[in-house]
Amino acid sequence: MDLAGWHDPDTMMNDWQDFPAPAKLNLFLHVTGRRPDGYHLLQTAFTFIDLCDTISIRVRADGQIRRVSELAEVPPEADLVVRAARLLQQATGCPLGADLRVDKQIPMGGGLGGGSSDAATVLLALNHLWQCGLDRPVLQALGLQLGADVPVFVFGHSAFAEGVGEVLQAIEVPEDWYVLLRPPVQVPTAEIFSAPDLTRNTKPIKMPVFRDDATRRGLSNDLQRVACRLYPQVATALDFLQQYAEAMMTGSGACVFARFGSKEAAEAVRKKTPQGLQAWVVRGYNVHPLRKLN
Ligand SMILES: C[C@@](CO)(OP(=O)(O)O)[C@H](O)COP(=O)(O)OP(=O)(O)OC[C@H]1O[C@@H](n2ccc(N)nc2=O)[C@H](O)[C@@H]1O
Ligand SMILES: Nc1ncnc2c1ncn2[C@@H]1O[C@H](COP(=O)(O)OP(=O)(O)O)[C@@H](O)[C@H]1O
Repeated sequence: MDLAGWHDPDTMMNDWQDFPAPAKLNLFLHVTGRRPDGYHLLQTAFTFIDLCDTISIRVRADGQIRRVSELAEVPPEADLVVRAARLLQQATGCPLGADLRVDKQIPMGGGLGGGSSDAATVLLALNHLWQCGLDRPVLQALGLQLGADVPVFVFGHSAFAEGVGEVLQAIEVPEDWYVLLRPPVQVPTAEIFSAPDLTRNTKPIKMPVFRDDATRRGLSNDLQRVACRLYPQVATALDFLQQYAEAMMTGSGACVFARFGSKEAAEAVRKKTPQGLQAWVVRGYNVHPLRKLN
């Protein structure tokens, strides 16, 4: 997918304007503790991939926020795009509104952060279109009210994350090719975090380096064992990929991924994917396509 030009405000002359919302991968995820409010303390690394939703936005003069596309599983009032727009309106007192259309490509409940990315893109795009003038750290804090994964998409760069995912430091990750598989199941994040057998005391590490296999040794996803127990389809997908490369689940699942040295090598494995698993070849990105928007 060609992301060039999507962040250039000068190209946005039409009534409807399109903004990309990329998915993320968690390159590892360690659970290091639990806060008194029940939220878990994490160490993780995020990078973006070129599997994107597209949010089309048309500014309204009457202050209404309307979702004009269908998303069968999510009523408009619960949709993170609507909630993000309302939150920005409340935070800034902006009298303008927006029509929001979402072209969903990122599977829901996949650990790819699609809903969070949609919310971040709406915050960034409306801050620009409504000329609210909020800076990135303020938008990140607003985003955190919508979900633990929203801040990194606003931050806009591959990141080492701590806290519940909101304490972010930019990192450089090789922009590798990945095979991404989606088992035929949606994994609810809250169910995985509340499992009694979840490991919650992984020793904190220093900021890792992502250069090659050697620098990634010891990095794993603590949520994976619980997800595989509750949803054996995740284990089946991992077993398939593991034949070809080191494979891992992203976030709380259900999607799993493995890194390849070239697009061709990734394509060769994707073609072997057994029936019942949706498969993509995707490329990693360090810089969010809306990084320059403000
Ligand atoms: C696990 C991660 C890793 O990137 O990604 P996903 O698998 O969701 O993509 C995130 O931490 C998920 O973030 P997000 O999807 O925004 O989660 P939220 O909506 O804030 O939380 C859903 C529920 O999961 C639990 N939760 C979430 C995050 C966290 N650090 N500790 C928790 O215990 C809480 O019970 C919360 O009510
Ligand atoms: N715009 C949206 N896109 C996707 N999911 C949304 C959206 N708004 C609300 N949701 C809700 O958020 C849940 C988590 O979605 P998502 O962020 O895509 O997955 P994950 O947290 O596993 O990465 C969905 O199951 C859905 O109920």
